[in-house]
Amino acid sequence: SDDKEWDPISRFQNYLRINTAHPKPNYTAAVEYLTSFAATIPTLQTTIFYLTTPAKPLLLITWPGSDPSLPSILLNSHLDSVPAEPSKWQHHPFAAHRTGDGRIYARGAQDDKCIGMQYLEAIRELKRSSLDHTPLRTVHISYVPEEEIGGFDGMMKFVETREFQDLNVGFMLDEGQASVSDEFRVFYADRSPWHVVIRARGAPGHGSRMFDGGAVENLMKSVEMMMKFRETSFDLVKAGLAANSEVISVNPVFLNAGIKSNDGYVMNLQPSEAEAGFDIRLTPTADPDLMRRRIAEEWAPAWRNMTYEITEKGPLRDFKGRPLMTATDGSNPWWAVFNQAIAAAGGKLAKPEILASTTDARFLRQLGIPTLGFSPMKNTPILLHDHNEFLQDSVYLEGIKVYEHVIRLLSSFDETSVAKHDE
Ligand code: MET
Ligand SMILES: [Zn+2]
Ligand SMILES: [Zn+2]
Repeated sequence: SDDKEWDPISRFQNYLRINTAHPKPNYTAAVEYLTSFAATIPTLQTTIFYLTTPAKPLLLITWPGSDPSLPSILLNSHLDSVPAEPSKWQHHPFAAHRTGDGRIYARGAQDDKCIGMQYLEAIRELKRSSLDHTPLRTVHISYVPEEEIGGFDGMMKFVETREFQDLNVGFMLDEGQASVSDEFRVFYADRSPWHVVIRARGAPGHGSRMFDGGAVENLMKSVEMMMKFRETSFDLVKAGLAANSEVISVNPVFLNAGIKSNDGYVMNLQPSEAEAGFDIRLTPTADPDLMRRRIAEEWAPAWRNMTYEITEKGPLRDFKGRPLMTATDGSNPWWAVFNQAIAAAGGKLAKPEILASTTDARFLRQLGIPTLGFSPMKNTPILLHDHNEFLQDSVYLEGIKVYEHVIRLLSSFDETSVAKHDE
């Protein structure tokens, strides 16, 4: 009927127009939209899980394989996105406006509604093409809520369910990040976030008085040390000795002090409390105990009248105590298959990296399931969580082609026969 429904770009734009930004993500509309698109593709099955409340659904779409006894493939994306400030965008973040030169502007265009739709478009193409691919392994696509706020009511809970275990996932693909070069990027690990708030108390007093141990002074001493630590990390990056994602990052996100009255801060009163919040990202091999000691002893010492709160957003080690990293060598047969698929798609792959940010992949790596982060966006500026996030239409369409190869090869991978050939 409506021609627009049959155009992958329009379908992508319509998904982007569903506002799933925090703090009020409309998950229900997104799940309805994806479910109705999946229903147009023969043999796809959909299941909705309510892990916490009806307002936070998790959608699973399944393409059954011919040998259900083999471990399955899971393609993951999250439904939610971070907030956007419309007044600071050139185009409204939920209008999904496409410019004359093909840029599609929207919150979620890169992170990560692109891959969520591309998975489905690729499967649709695989089923339409003359090859009429039938997967050997079952392919699952998961659309999870709450990733941007830690995944606790999303993927973290899902992997704990019986239903997840029954999926028998052998390999997962999750989101990656855009590449500014001609090579696709792939990620074998994430950094892990800690949200750290430090609070200082101190003697209050008249704004005119100089004295030791005021709350803001106490806080600033800590902030200086933390910024010094940040500089040490960043200097390594600037000197080209480490990638951004290979060092521990410490970034201030809020500072709070002062007593307010009706017309602003009371200026002649030094406050008795002050606080600061930091986004800290630990590399997969960082020592968390060392970090905890540093915070307790140097950055928020009780003797300087300070307290702190560390919110660890997820695991740092798997159940065998190992860092959460997926092998990118011969020990991981999926790595070779993934490489073959990128080559078959005519793509080049950059050296595998640690992701600077964090994804739900950590919950699968914690279970020992090999997981790669991958979003097929090359020659694209990295705009996740930024104003004016956009994706070029041609890049989006090429990504569908890439996933056709990736899904075809992963789902037909017959590990036992490969092992036999190797003997
Ligand atoms: C707070 S868990 C991580 C959420 C988000 N993906 C980030 O990297 O910031
Ligand atoms: Zn994301
Ligand atoms: Zn994000």
